Amino acid sequence: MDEAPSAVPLSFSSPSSPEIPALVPVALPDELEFPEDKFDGEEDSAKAGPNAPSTDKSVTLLDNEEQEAVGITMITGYLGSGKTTLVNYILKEQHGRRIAVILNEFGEELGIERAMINEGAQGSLVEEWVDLPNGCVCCSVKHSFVQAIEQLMERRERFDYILLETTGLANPGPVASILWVDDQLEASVRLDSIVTVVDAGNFLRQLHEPREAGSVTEAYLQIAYADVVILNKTDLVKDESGHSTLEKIEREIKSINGMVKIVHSERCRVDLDDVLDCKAYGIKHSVDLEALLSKPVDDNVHDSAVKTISFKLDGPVDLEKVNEWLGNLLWEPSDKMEIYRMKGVLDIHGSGEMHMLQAVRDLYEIVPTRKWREGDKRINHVVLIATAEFQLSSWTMRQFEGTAMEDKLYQA
Ligand SMILES: Nc1nc2c(ncn2[C@@H]2O[C@H](COP(=O)(O)OP(=O)(O)OP(=O)(O)O)[C@@H](O)[C@H]2O)c(=O)[nH]1
Repeated sequence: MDEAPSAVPLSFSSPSSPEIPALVPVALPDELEFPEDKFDGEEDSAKAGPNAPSTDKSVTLLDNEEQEAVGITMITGYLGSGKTTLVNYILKEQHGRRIAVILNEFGEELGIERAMINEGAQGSLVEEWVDLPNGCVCCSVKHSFVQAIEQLMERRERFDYILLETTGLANPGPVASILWVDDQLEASVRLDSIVTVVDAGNFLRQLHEPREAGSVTEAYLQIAYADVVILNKTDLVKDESGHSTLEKIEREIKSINGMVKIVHSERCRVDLDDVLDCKAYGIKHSVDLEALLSKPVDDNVHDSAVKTISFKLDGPVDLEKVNEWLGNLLWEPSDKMEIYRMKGVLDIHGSGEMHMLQAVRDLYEIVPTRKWREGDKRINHVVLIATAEFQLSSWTMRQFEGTAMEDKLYQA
């Protein structure tokens, strides 16, 4: 039986992505040397970037990067939900970090594209840098957050962490996928997590605002991409019906994004561990992922433009077939069907290690996490967040079944 490689290639981008230019694999400098012992031991972990070459070296390089890269928390949320309140709160709290804040007006996808493709690295679009008294720095950006981050990185020695506040009408998807994989940025920054602030008093109305048939509003997208939702302004729903309003909001959020963590707040006063250094995209997150996957996800959603689906498949799967399946699923979606986020664990045929799958839009990675232990139930379990048109019974699910080495049925 062939051994599967210990680090699988891991990520691909659709060559025909309409919004993100095709990405080139990250080159690995030959002269870099890495300690051998990095590869020993069960607890070894690595953040294989989406374009990482599939060599052991790359695993260590990226592991190094994870230690050195500056974490970015992206803050999204509908207009007036409390994003600035959250930023101000974080800046004032004692967290021992020097934080750089990027406030932006680049939310529109068009703005991002224009900045990346036509304007390149020319000219500064950063409006103004403000040095805050506590050592933090702050800037506001018109279009290109890539340039803003690059300029910010020139001041690298002055901060440890970046907060990126997006506009209330922004779809976080394009920015998230660029931060996750962009080869210019990958070496120095890493997307830590996406935090979405929700106004408890207005969320249900905002979510159900009329939309064009088949379209998905930003209110949905901001929940779909979130790793953490701050359910803010709970003081506004403190009347008799308030409790049930909060429960209803939580149910709606969970039905859209069954993987998200929800925390309640007034004036965004949250535990900072929920918003800084969460490593939601890192390999270490696999522990949380295992816990998450052990919980059932409620697929039973009515009248939601976006929903979470979970499915399982017994027995080892073939890595090549999984890649093929993901390619079909993420790069050739039907008109109506779109997948925003995907997480899962895989039992790859020929490998003694549990693998973690992550996807953001049309990009994905599969990385080994830890050795399977005795007593582990070796299973493939995938959770995805997609437009409501995505059906478990569709051909894509049958294809997923086809990735199994033996003919096994998935269990919903
Ligand atoms: N009652 C109440 N008001 C809040 C709370 N959090 C924030 N606010 C108020 O809500 C208003 C909007 O808050 P911001 O932090 O500016 O919201 P934002 O999301 O940055 O707004 P935009 O930038 O316009 O999208 C401000 O007047 C805040 O003081 C809260 O928990 N309760």
